[in-house]
Amino acid sequence: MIALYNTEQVYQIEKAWFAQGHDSFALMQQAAWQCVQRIIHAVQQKPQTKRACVWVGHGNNGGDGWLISHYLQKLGWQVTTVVMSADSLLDMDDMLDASDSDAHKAQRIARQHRDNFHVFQQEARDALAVHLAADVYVDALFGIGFDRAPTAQAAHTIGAFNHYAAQHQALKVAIDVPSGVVAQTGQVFDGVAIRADITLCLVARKQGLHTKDALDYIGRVTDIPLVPHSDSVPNAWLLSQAYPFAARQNNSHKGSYGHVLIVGGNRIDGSQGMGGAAILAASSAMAAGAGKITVACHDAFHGAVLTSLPDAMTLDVHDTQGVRGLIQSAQVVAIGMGLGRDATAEHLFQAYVQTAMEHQVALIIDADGLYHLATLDKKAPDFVQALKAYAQRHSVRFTPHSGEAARLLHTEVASIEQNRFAAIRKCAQHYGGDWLLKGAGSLVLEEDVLYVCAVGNAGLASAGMGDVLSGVNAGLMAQQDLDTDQRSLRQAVLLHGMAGDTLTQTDIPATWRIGQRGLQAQDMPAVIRHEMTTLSE
Ligand SMILES: NC(=O)C1=CN([C@@H]2O[C@H](COP(=O)(O)OP(=O)(O)OC[C@H]3O[C@@H](n4cnc5c(N)ncnc54)[C@H](OP(=O)(O)O)[C@@H]3O)[C@@H](O)[C@H]2O)[C@@H](O)CC1
Ligand SMILES: Nc1ncnc2c1ncn2[C@@H]1O[C@H](COP(=O)(O)OP(=O)(O)O)[C@@H](O)[C@H]1O
Ligand SMILES: [K+]
Repeated sequence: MIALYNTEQVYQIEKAWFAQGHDSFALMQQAAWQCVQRIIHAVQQKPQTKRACVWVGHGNNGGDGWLISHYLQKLGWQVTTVVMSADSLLDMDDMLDASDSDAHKAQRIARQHRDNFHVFQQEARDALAVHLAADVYVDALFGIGFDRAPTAQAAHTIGAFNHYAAQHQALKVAIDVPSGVVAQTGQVFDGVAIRADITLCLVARKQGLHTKDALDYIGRVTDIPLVPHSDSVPNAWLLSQAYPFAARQNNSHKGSYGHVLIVGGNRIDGSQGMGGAAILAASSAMAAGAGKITVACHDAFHGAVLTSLPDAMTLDVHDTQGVRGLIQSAQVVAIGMGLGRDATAEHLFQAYVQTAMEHQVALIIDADGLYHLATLDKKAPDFVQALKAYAQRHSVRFTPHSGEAARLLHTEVASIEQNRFAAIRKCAQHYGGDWLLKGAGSLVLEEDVLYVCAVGNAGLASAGMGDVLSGVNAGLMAQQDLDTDQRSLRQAVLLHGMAGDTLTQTDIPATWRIGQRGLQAQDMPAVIRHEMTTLSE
């Protein structure tokens, strides 16, 4: 698994390296030289490619850029350097000063040898355009220091980079981080960021590169580690490889693989209802290998459940005595998918979670279950505290998307989106248990370890996909013969994402191939089963 670091950790790694007596400017030179090697490697299919346009900012990322310009020129490339702001330009008549920053040293070296640069000005873009023909565009505007919405000047420069790179069909190489992407969180403001083909990530892999907006900007990420840091504890891990499943024991029966109770699929006040949510969860739990499934849903949907999933048993979700009785014999209760948000549903939620706790049954709380949990956090804090205490000793998984997480933390969605890494930690601190914060580059917090999911795609952005994931979670958790990793939340997230990827890849058997547009939750269970088989081979 690739280790992911937050910005402070990256600065700490660098600091520790300098504290051992290593020179910071030497590190910048190393960084730039290795970036140049990767750029040359990237264009080796087209040996005539020798024109670069390097865009530099005023921090150390810009320093990398000045040195990249210099080294490429020394190697015989034709290089134009575009400076974001005249403010960062040095007076070259001044002598080299011992207190010069690394970025200034870099600029001096580049300009001493060949003063071929242009200052970007929004109003004079057309005049600049004639100098910008190049095969490779290098983005050294901002690195990990970029931490807020861009200034107008930064936004214009980023926009111009993307515009001219597209016009010249240039390869776009981002140094460290595509400028405009906040390395800490993956956030991009109003779509203003460099759309890189390649990101050359310096020192350590930044956690924000693999989640949220960043996914549309990073292109292919290559690490340039520069500094040994295997002893520093990362903030998160990049999840991409699921655990293989062991074969079942011959001498086993359905009871060996657990009984899952799906509680959801309700219908309120004669509305059309949400029976599909429970059906999707149930069929996914079955596909993930659960031994037995019961669906506690509104009785109006029992016919539909049995038609689409004859393997399942049904029960009226409003039959509290019946459902509570079943909870006692189940291994896992997944509650909330289409449960509804009215007062009755809230009462059912609290009663069933309470029963699960009394009988030490594993829990998955999703969708409307999370809605009620947020309400109860204010209304019945003792219940929420009891759940938190229960989650310390038993398996409880909470699986919100950003909207649900915002409600649980009594805040706005925008504040979750600003820093999903912080949000998932806050959720776990407040409610206990293991957490999944869904969305592009989903975050998983399991046993206090943070993961970023590298599989899955925008095809999963359709109704019912979360219900499928709850089903997979329940199915895995129910199987007592599996080990902890095989039953884990991250395994469920991986299987779900891998199935989405398989369905949308072009190099797979036509039987499975669908495409991102039009991918449906009901397409998933069969492919989840296929992924599990493939993993086991
Ligand atoms: N020796 C080393 O340490 C090594 C470092 N290395 C390289 O250094 C990079 C980190 O450098 P860095 O810390 O100087 O930050 P960087 O990203 O260049 O820019 C910061 C500037 O941008 C500004 N700014 C921020 N947000 C903004 C916004 N929204 N809109 C507009 N402006 C904004 C910010 O302003 P301020 O916050 O100061 O007001 C500041 O002036 C790292 O990614 C790697 O490439 C490598 O060479 C390896 C060795
Ligand atoms: N753009 C995306 N890239 C990767 N995964 C996604 C994307 N959009 C949604 N997903 C995944 O699809 C699932 C959707 O779940 P959810 O929002 O709960 O849907 P629903 O409530 O309709 O069932 C989550 O696992 C989420 O991470
Ligand atoms: K950059």
